[in-house]
Amino acid sequence: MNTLLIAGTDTDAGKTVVTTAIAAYWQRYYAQGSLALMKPLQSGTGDRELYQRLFELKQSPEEITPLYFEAPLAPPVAAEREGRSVDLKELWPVFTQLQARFSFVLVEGVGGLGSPISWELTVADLAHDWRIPTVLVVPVRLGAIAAAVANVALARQTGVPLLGIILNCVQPRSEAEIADLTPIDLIESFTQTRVLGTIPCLEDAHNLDQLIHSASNLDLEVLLPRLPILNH
Ligand SMILES: Nc1ncnc2c1ncn2[C@@H]1O[C@H](COP(=O)(O)OP(=O)(O)OP(=O)(O)O)[C@@H](O)[C@H]1O
Ligand SMILES: C[C@H](N)[C@H](N)CCCCCC(=O)O
Ligand SMILES: [Mg+2]
Repeated sequence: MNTLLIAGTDTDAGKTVVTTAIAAYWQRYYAQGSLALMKPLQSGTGDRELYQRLFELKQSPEEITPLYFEAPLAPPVAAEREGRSVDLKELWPVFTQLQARFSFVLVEGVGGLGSPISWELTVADLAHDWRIPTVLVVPVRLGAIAAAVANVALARQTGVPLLGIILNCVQPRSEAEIADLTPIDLIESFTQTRVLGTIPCLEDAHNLDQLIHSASNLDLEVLLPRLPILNH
């Protein structure tokens, strides 16, 4: 496996934080330049621009984000605003070329697993069609349990290869609050899916050292391709 999809229960779940945390960890401990980041569809500025600021990626902007729309809306709606339509056929060749060129391709989803990427398909359909091992980012807040249960149910119904759940602390909270809002045993038993770790609330979510440190809270054996660590 050299590909991982970072999906979420919703927009603002923390997919970019998790993506950049895993990417920063990889860049620190594995061969530089062997990583590709992809946000197949982006609506509104933010994610591609942050990837380019944090990492020296060996990819053109179109290889990071083949389908880019200005309006911060669901992609088919954003595309329509520009008099365009979403041509999903553009994505697959870019994705497969990245897989061939790089040791690890991290793909960030759009919105939640159920968010539309066209008038017909959702992010979950993309994960299934591309057979991408997927993790689900669940923000730590009241309602997280229901969000996890609903998104895992969709993943199962669609045939998404789901590796596990990552809890993401989007605001400062004590350990006790985190345990109350996102009880791991309960989430695992309702979803029959492993929780692979919790990303703490970061003081600066754009700081590489903090991102690397946060990634070490995750079960990286499950998330990263099995390649030798180069930098100690
Ligand atoms: N663990 C965290 N610590 C601090 N801030 C966080 C954390 N997780 C998320 N945030 C902040 O919350 C906001 C939303 O997070 P993020 O951009 O990662 O969401 P997303 O799921 O990628 O959203 P989108 O659907 O737009 O791609 C950002 O401002 C981010 O910096
Ligand atoms: C603008 C936002 N940050 C994302 N780029 C797009 C999220 C689309 C979500 C659509 C939905 O599920 O209702
Ligand atoms: Mg994002």
